[in-house]
Amino acid sequence: MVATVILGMLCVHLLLFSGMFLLFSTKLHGKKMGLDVFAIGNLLLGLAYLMQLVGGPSGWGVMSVVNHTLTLCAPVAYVLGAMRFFNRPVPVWRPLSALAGIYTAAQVLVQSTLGSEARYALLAGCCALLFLAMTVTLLYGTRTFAKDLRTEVVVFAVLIGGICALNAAKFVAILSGGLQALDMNSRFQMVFYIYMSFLGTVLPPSAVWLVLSRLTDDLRGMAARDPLTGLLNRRGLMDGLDAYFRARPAASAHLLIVDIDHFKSINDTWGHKVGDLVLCRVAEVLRSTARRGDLTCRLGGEEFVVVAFDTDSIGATQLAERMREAIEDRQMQDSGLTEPVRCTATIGVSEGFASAAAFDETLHQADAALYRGKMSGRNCVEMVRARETQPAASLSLG
Ligand SMILES: Nc1nc2c(ncn2[C@@H]2O[C@H](COP(=O)(O)OP(=O)(O)OP(=O)(O)O)[C@@H](O)[C@H]2O)c(=O)[nH]1
Repeated sequence: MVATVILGMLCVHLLLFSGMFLLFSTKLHGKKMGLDVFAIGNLLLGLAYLMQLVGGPSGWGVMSVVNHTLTLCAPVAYVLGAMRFFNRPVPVWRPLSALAGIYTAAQVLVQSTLGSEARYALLAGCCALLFLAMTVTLLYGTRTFAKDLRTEVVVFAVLIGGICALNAAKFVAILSGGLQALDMNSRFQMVFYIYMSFLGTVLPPSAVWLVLSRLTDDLRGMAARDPLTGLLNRRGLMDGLDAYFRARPAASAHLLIVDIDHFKSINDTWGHKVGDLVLCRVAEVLRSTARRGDLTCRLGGEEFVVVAFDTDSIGATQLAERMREAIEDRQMQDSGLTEPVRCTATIGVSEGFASAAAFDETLHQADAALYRGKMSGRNCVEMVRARETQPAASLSLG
């Protein structure tokens, strides 16, 4: 009786969470993070346990065969959902249907040659191996594809390792004690269903939590980046500066303001699509020329900012010169273009600054140097001059 109640509650949990996963996934347009596939896994397992509940004692029959097939397909659906969560775009229905077909045929074969015990042992053995593979993969993932979720993935691995151990024990119990081992009220089945019920309660909310934390990370990343070029936007740049100077209060940095020359005429001549391509290529040049750890940002329009750390004025000017040359040398080719497009840029370089709070003043200085570069013919690097480092008010008085 107790086992029946536990199994009933487990069914309700699995089916309710299946519906919830499905509802969540319909709200996540495009990137569903595997939630729709987790819904399928929960549905398959919920249905399998429901069949067990209404099907009565273990034995041979269509219901039992379907039950075993669903029981094996459910964890495979979870694996496919997890792969989608980790950005592997795997198919779902084809592998699941193939597995269902193959496993149903295998059951008929085993039943007709070795009998019911062997068929039940086959399910327990296959589940044990599958969960073992999942546990090992998750542990491997803590050092590779799931580095950012190490603690969560270790907890998942331990919990799944528990199901692996229980299925291995069930396999041994069936081989040594026959089908009596599967009696609903036996001590072993009680432990098995209590553990499954515990997992059915703990794992689905944990999966929702993982998806939500990924979503908030993604949203934070999107809020900090320019969607066209993938460079930081002004907000991302300020966050980066804050983090850098908080970690190294004694450090200083130089700011380069990079402005594409005659960008309006590129747009007018080639169209906005080519204009956007030029912005992306210039962004690539800045990203690849800057050092790892430097900040590259699109401030807006055709204006970019690079913040170079661990350097002096000479180093910052040399970096600006390398960027200017690389932009000038870069040919922008596109399928719709009859000839490659080229562009140049003018760069203003600030003096050193030592806090995020000094950003606006430093940008103002570098802008003054940039303006001088534009006035003197463009396609050049200009370092800020002493007069331009005066606060804006005294500059206008002078
Ligand atoms: N394609 C494209 N154009 C943009 C974008 N943002 C701003 N622009 C265009 O960039 C041009 C900037 O023109 P200006 O500010 O006159 O500068 P410029 O033509 O580069 O002239 P100088 O800076 O003096 O060399 C404008 O025509 C804007 O419409 C964008 O995201 N994509």
